[in-house]
Amino acid sequence: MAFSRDLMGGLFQLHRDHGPIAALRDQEAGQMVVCLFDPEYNKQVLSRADRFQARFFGIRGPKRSSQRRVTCGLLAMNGEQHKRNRRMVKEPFGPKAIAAYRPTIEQLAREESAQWRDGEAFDFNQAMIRYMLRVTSRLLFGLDEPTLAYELGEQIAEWVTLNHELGIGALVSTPEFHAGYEGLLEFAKGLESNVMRLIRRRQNDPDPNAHDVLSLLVRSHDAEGGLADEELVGQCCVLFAAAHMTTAHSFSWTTFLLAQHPEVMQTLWDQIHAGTADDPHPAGGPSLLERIIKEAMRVLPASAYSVRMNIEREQLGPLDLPPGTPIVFTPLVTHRLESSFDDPQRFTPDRWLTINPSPYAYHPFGAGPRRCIGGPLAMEVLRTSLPIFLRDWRLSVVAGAEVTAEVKSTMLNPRNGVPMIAERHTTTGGCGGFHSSLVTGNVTELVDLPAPTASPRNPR
Ligand code: HEM
Repeated sequence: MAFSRDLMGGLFQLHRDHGPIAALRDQEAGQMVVCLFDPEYNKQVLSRADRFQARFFGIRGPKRSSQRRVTCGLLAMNGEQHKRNRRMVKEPFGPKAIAAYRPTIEQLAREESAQWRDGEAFDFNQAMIRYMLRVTSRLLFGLDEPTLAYELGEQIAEWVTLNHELGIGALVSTPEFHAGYEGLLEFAKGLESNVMRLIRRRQNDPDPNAHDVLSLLVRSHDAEGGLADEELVGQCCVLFAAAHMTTAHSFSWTTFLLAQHPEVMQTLWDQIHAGTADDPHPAGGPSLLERIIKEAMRVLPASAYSVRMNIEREQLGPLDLPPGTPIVFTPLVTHRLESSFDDPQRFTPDRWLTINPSPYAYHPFGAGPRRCIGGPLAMEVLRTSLPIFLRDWRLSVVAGAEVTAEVKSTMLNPRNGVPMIAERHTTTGGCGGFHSSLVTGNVTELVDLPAPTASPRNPR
């Protein structure tokens, strides 16, 4: 019970008490749950999608229900169906498609930062949730029809929230579950019919030049034909759900860590002004911006854990696993192993100049054949937007703010948001006037933050 109330604390505790692999027994369900913390165990499980299947964390709903169809996306598939769908969904996330999204991302980032008010405190996490709603809707459903895309995006975001409110993660469901279940099934009917309407428009009036994700999926064919309607609906909804909040939280954690490390922020700001910040692969290793994003995803990974289930009896280290055992892997703990990362609680972007950990030791986007298909897109959104946000605005954390990370559903979420102040830069070049602030909350236990460089003050 204590574990389900505080998943993050529970995972850290299990690792402290038991080391690289631990088993929990759920007394009520009589089931064992296994937690992996070590890169070698991660590799044994994540590299073998044929033996360890994904376990979808959302609510599937009854067979033949709308809820079942809107969840019929990659995350919920296994075996041959997963392999084929993964091939069919690949194109919108390839380098060519991603390059084409860039002007839209730039435009939306400029629109977002134009909404900020000089000197006002605001919840940066809420701002990023709003921003990612717009970005995800546009890229997924309509580079050409923004209003329609936003309406659909809002509906999917609400559906995702309903799923989360029912308390569903891969491991924990709350007693309130049944109360909201019928409402969710009803909501899914409306959602399915709206997504289907947009799919029909793309099918009946195809625009060969349209390159939003949905248009690419509708055009996608292999020897067996195209994706079935049910697969198209499910892919759209699940892609949206997988992209929206994970990227919003990644923005929030990255910006929080940057704001609390003024020297890193200053160097990045200098590069932004010199126009050299967003080249991902300059000579001499990853750019500072790339290193910052990677390091933020190491220290505070937006995806806190995922689950696999073994099809047959398996031996994992000392444990004999009956078929169907839930197996948890978690970057939250694995990213903090001293065997892989020196001084793991410190935010040190420059470590990425000299380290190259295995994909099973550093896995913010998962690893193996089910690695996040949208990872390169998420990186592009972060890498394109951050310089636009930071060029004109000095972002600092509100002094005295409580910043608390909690695992909600499967994500690492800032429970009370990330209170920040945006101030317009009035200086050109030279000193950006950055300072870190005194913060409270459990984030101070998760990261060794440098001492504040500004005395507490109230927002203007
Ligand atoms: C910073 C943002 C993101 C993070 C941290 C993230 C994290 C992850 C992780 C950890 C997995 C693996 C889950 C597992 O193995 O069980 C995953 C899978 C997936 N992600 Fe992401 N993701 C992000 C953004 C996106 C975006 C932008 C999209 C699409 C637009 C996306 C779509 C998917 C899909 C479809 C899968 C399932 C892949 C499969 O099962 O084959 N994600 N993501």
